[in-house]
Amino acid sequence: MDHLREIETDGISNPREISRLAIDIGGSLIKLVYFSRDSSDHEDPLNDCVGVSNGVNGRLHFAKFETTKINDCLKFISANKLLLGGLQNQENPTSDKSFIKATGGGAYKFSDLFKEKLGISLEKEDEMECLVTGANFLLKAVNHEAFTYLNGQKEFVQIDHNDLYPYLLVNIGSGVSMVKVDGDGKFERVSGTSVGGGTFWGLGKLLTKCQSFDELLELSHRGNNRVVDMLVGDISGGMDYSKIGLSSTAIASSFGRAISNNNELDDYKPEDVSRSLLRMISNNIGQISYLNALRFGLKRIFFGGFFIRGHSYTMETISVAVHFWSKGEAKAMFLRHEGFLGALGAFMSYDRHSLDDSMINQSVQIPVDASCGTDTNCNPLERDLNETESMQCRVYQA
Ligand SMILES: Nc1ncnc2c1ncn2[C@@H]1O[C@H](COP(=O)(O)OP(=O)(O)OP(=O)(O)O)[C@@H](O)[C@H]1O
Ligand SMILES: CC(C)(CO)[C@@H](O)C(=O)NCCC(=O)O
Repeated sequence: MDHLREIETDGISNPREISRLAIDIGGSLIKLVYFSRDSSDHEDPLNDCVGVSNGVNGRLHFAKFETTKINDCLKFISANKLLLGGLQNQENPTSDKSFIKATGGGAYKFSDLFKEKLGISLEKEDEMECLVTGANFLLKAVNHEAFTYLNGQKEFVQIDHNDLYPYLLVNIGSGVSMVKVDGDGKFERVSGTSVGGGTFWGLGKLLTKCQSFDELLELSHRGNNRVVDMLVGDISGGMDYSKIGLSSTAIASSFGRAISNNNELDDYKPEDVSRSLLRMISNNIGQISYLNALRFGLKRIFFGGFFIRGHSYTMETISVAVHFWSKGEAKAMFLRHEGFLGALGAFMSYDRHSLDDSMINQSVQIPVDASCGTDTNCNPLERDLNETESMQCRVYQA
């Protein structure tokens, strides 16, 4: 299905209203962040030229595509005229139009394709730096960005700007990067693991024959991992291993039950397999994150990346792992714009400090819908927050 044929344009039909597109091309997903100027701003002659001290009001929009469908992304950029008009044109009509800020490995891999299809160069920005810039920006500028998730309860965390650093940023994309963040632009990638979102999606696809990531996640809701996982109690005949801190219901061996009989894959329900896989990967990431936090004495771990997808079981598993291993000392926190850290960082690299932190406030609106398009079964209000949101902001140009 060409799901981009009739994309809603959210009223953004005038190219003058769009400017500043940045892109993060990852192993699994492409993320776009772009700014659209409020139409009311046009009537204000003071705001009609860029560079005025009070900047330009507008909204930041978020969209994503599967990397394997990069042509849809190119069509989306072209159909919505994301490369035209707005701030860049007025300030510097020739040069700004010919490049966009880009990060992620795909910024290198697909550079020629963007040049060939859109006539545009990708100006590469460092991937880890973009992740950190995006995370710092969100944590400082956006209310209700970070939250904890334990026992089915989401609790927003008030971030004290003066007490944000140091923290561990764990970005769960296709693979996982763990970055110790000490300040704006001060960071070190301290660890990573190849067992990440790509592993869940790839292995899950092979094991369950699911056709989409959402289908695999949906399956996990209904599954029971105990059918597949070997519990401590399975080994010990129901006894706790209390001396070493393991209850009888703790997982002793993920997927370990599959060895105990002659079952084939077809004998297991895809939902049980999906749940076990999701738990195994989330738990493992939670544990490695905790160990790295311990290495550097960090108490706060922020998790980003699109693997999370605001999914309760994923967040609960990661939180429990961090809580369990740190004996309650370290805290797992999640971000509402989890998957857009890198793209936001690239966006901000046009002109550092171009977004006024204090001016950000959020209001939900029906989005420019990149992921649903003409799919009439798709209710935008049921999708996760980061796809149904754009945020009010003010952009400054140096
Ligand atoms: N609609 C989707 N299609 C495919 N994967 C999805 C989808 N939604 C969430 N995911 C999950 O998100 C992961 C990708 O997350 P993200 O976009 O943050 O990383 P990436 O930039 O593609 O990866 P990397 O940084 O490692 O190159 C996928 O591997 C998968 O687990
Ligand atoms: C290779 C990147 C950085 C690309 O985003 C990411 O997929 C990753 O961090 N992978 C984990 C690699 C490792 O540290 O083992």
